[in-house]
Amino acid sequence: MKKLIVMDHPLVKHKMGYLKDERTETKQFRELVNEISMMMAYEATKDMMLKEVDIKTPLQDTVVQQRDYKNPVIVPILRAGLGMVDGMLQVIPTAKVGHIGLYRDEETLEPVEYYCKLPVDISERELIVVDPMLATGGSAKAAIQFLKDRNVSRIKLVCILGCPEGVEAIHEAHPDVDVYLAQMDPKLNDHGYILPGLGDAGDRLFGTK
Ligand SMILES: O=P(O)(O)OC[C@H]1O[C@H](OP(=O)(O)OP(=O)(O)O)[C@H](O)[C@@H]1O
Ligand SMILES: O=c1cc[nH]c(=O)[nH]1
Ligand SMILES: [Mg+2]
Repeated sequence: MKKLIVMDHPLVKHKMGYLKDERTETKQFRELVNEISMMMAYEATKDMMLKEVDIKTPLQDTVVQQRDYKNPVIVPILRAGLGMVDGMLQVIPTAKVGHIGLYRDEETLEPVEYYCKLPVDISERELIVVDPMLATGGSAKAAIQFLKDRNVSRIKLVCILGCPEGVEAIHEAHPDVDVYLAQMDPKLNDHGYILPGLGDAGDRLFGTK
């Protein structure tokens, strides 16, 4: 319960340095988000359940291990979460993808929902919610509640950059959800932006500012 995993890999730290640098342009920013997401998918699937299966190699019978449950579902929180989907799919290519559209109201910082499309049998699968930023935690908290209201019980949250306030908000509201971060920054500013941070992840991914 209340699990936080912050990645401790030199390649992730190296890539985070470039991701945060204001000189990094859209193309490279996207590539970095993709690469970091691949590494996070590897970390977030380490506890995946396996079952033993009998097969024949060209030489003899043997027992191999295969995944025990239905394919997981990757759930990006639009827009910025979209940037993490391809990297996750490179590691879990058979995963399904469900979308939740939320944006953070700039005045109130409260999440506003505008889109949702999920696999029909979502309650039978493990869900990996992805969003590059965990700031106040309001967006991820709302997305997770939205999924729990649809009878989903196995949820992980995978964000690239987080801060203590965001982690605390998720741990308090959803203690059963393991939180994975590539990196933790020290704090939020008065406008709910992570410091030092990387700015607005959606704008940097899509070149909208
Ligand atoms: O933890 P919070 O305080 O809720 O902030 C984090 C949210 O803010 C960003 O999305 P944004 O609202 O900018 O929407 P966008 O992805 O469309 O840019 C980010 O991608 C998260 O979803
Ligand atoms: O620092 C932040 C906080 C919320 N959303 C972002 O994109 N960046
Ligand atoms: Mg944004």
